[in-house]
Amino acid sequence: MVTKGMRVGKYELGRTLGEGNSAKVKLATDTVSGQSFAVKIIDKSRTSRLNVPFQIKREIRTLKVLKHPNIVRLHEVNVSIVDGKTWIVVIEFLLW
Ligand SMILES: Nc1ncnc2c1ncn2[C@@H]1O[C@H](COP(=O)(O)OP(=O)(O)OP(=O)(O)O)[C@@H](O)[C@H]1O
Repeated sequence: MVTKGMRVGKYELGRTLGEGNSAKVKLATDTVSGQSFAVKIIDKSRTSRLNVPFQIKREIRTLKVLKHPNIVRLHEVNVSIVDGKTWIVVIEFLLW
């Protein structure tokens, strides 16, 4: 389970920013640079039912090519980190 205050690699997880069908999005601080990011946490057990791996790959592919001030930038993709059933995708944190 992913909880507040938990360290995932160089990221320290903070509060939950939002939740979608396939992912929970948490605020995270890069403990090396001090920068804030949104970290998308994907539960593998929720993904197999919905063919989400395909959707995630498509989202990553799309975010990699899109560069626009109104679209969040993909910062890093980091998979299979927590307890073998959670995937993590780190995307640039957007304030709104
Ligand atoms: N970069 C971000 N910065 C701040 N909050 C974000 C960011 N990305 C997502 N969120 C929050 O998390 C919520 C869920 O994100 P998102 O809709 O991308 O999840 P998802 O599960 O991948 O989507 P879907 O429901 O379409 O499958 C958003 O509605 C928003 O509140």
